[in-house]
Amino acid sequence: MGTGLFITLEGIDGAGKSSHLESLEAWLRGTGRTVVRTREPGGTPLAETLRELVLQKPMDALTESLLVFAARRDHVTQVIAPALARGEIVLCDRFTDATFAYQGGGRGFDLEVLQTLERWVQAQSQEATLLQPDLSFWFDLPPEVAAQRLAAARVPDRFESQSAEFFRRVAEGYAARARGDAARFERIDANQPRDQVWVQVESALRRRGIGA
Ligand SMILES: Nc1ncnc2c1ncn2[C@@H]1O[C@H](COP(=O)(O)OP(=O)(O)OP(=O)(O)O)[C@@H](O)[C@H]1O
Ligand SMILES: Cc1cn([C@H]2C[C@H](O)[C@@H](COP(=O)(O)O)O2)c(=O)[nH]c1=O
Repeated sequence: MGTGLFITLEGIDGAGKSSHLESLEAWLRGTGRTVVRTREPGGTPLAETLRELVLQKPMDALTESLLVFAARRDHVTQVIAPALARGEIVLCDRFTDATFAYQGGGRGFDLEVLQTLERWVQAQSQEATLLQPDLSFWFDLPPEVAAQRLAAARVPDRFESQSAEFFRRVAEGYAARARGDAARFERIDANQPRDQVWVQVESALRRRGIGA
């Protein structure tokens, strides 16, 4: 792998990730780096097709997990790894933390199976290491506030229409991932006005020497 930088945005539905993606992309481009902005599930034609299925069709938790990891495999091999090898910044709306939070936390699916799939999909050739983000922003917002924001915003998909209890489990899934890899995560208090949320994102970037 080259000297690229892999940045992900995570959080429950409605936490405000997408609202900050554009500013974040522009800020990173302003540092003179090439930025590949992408998302999961998705990011390639095949993965976008799988995304439609995952977001719209009823299925059990194992099927859901296999589909998001299948989409991820295509995304990693076609887009993420090549961009990082070219030394670019990959800015991705969700990655594997979302699988542990939604399928593991929300659906209650077996975390050991998810870890196995993670190893299969993110193993880097001839290396023992797994491809992981360098930096993950976790937009942390109480589920009831996220639900209010979403109710005013759009027609819900399969995940967005889940119960408050489901999103509490997803949020706990994110908290567990953040505890397990504290150096990678930046927790953002998303229960703030947009400009205050952005201030937290920008100061985390500067603190980590990105764009300094
Ligand atoms: N800080 C904020 N204060 C109030 N409303 C906000 C804030 N940030 C975003 N919103 C609004 O909340 C809604 C959800 O935001 P957004 O789509 O960015 O969330 P998201 O995390 O990307 O959700 P999803 O993962 O479901 O796509 C939008 O209507 C957006 O305008
Ligand atoms: C990567 C990933 C995503 N999900 C869920 C989380 C969201 O509800 C949707 C994606 O929608 P967004 O508006 O683009 O955030 O998919 C999931 O359940 N598992 C995953 O691995």
